[in-house]
Amino acid sequence: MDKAVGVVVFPGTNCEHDVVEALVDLGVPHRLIWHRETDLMDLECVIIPGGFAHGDYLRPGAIAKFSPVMKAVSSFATSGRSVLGICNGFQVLTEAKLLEGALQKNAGLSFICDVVECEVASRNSPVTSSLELGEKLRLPINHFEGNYTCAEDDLKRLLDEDRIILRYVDNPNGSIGDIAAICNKDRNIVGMMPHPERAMSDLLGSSSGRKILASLLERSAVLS
Ligand SMILES: NC(=O)CC[C@H](N)C(=O)O
Repeated sequence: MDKAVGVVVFPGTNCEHDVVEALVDLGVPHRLIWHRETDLMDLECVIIPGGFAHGDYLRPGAIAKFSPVMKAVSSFATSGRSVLGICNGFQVLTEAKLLEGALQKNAGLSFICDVVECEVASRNSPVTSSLELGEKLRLPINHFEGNYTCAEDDLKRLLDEDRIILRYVDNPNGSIGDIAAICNKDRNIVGMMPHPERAMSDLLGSSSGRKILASLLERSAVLS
């Protein structure tokens, strides 16, 4: 299959079909990747969707980081191709140390299921390169552990290197610096708590997520 996007599935992942629906909507070929797979090199882009990988046991992503696919995700990213972790995918990427920081329990200790406003804090990422700086986005969130935190020097580095990609306008979960999405130093690994795949159409509340995914897929040359 040509230029496909991989969607990683761990036991307990539950948003893979939302991502697949979004990719189908965008007309992009995809392949589901079981967490035991170790070769992703036929793909152009990898998405780690939301859910509860390995039941979130110990803490979200703590077991998923040992799944065989994660070594492959790391090599895939080293090859320069893009990786997007959405919600639980972001949690997995921080646990795997592919992104710094951690997602801790929401301030207020409740599960939040809502649509929130975010703004583009940097255009220098695969998911925001076709958006405007400061552009407001309406995106669904759906998490208990979405409160991003990191060491002070990591936060300084994120700021200095322009690696904060999205910020919450009205911080719903206590995330440091209102952070909703970050990228790595090479700018090809992105973690975001909001769910772009659930914001694909104005008719269903918002099409902000469509812009994010379209930007990612254009960058990965699977969408022109
Ligand atoms: N939507 C998701 O990916 C959810 C969940 C996540 N594991 C949490 O509750 O923090």
